[in-house]
Amino acid sequence: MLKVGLTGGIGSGKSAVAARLAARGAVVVDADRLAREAVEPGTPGLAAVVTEFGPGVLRPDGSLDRPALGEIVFADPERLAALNAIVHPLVGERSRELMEAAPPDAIVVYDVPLLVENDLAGLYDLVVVVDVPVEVQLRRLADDRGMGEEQARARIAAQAGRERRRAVADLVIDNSGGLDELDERVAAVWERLVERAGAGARPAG
Ligand SMILES: CC(C)(COP(=O)(O)OP(=O)(O)OC[C@H]1O[C@@H](n2cnc3c(N)ncnc32)[C@H](O)[C@@H]1O)[C@@H](O)C(=O)NCCC(=O)NCCS
Ligand SMILES: Nc1ncnc2c1ncn2[C@@H]1O[C@H](COP(=O)(O)OP(=O)(O)OP(=O)(O)O)[C@@H](O)[C@H]1O
Repeated sequence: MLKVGLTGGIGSGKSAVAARLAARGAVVVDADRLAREAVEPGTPGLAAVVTEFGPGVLRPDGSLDRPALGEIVFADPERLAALNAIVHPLVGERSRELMEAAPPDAIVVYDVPLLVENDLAGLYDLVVVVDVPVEVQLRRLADDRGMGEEQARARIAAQAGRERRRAVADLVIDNSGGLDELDERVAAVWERLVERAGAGARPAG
């Protein structure tokens, strides 16, 4: 099995890259999705969030009011650290379970927004970083997700900068161009991953 960590800032294009790698045969594990599952109604994760942040972060139907919690935590590093302390161990646990369940010859791509921030590079055989300038992050978050500039900048400020991320990268995908360019870049990265998986599978000596 080849374990690939995929990371990048918010709106850099990690999901776009992960979808293209999945289409070529990678097994993709999405940490954002695991984080959402960890706080679904009825979970111990959601109960812990309510204990920490109060019932004001729940919608009338008992599910988490994600925009409301986002407003709180991205305005205050201490509150964000408290949320991370609840959610990140649950994501780590689930992620290890999925890693163990993957077929032995799989190329498993972990889409992990906070790989650098949480010092997780050592868990993977290879780290791929999706890189774009902050202005491109802001533009795509505004155009595609309707996220205001202030909100987007608060999240970017809660994440590592480009340099720190690039410092742990084995491969960097520049996603400042169009989607056609991204297709080509991901195809080239996939070839490298297949090569690397083949090399890893060869018996030593
Ligand atoms: C605060 C929450 C409820 C806001 O939910 P919302 O639906 O608006 O955002 P979503 O979860 O889809 O995240 C979107 C992006 O925000 C950024 N982001 C999310 N959490 C964090 C964080 N703790 N620190 C820095 N950036 C973050 C990431 O780039 C992520 O891809 C949610 O992000 C959350 O529970 N965060 C804590 C868990 C976490 O760290 N998840 C991300 C990786 S495991
Ligand atoms: N090369 C590109 N050209 C134009 N739009 C793009 C490109 N790459 C990604 N996008 C768009 O930008 C937005 C952000 O991309 P994506 O969701 O893949 O980022 P992400 O890194 O997964 O974000 P998050 O950290 O929030 O999970 C999406 O709407 C996506 O379709």
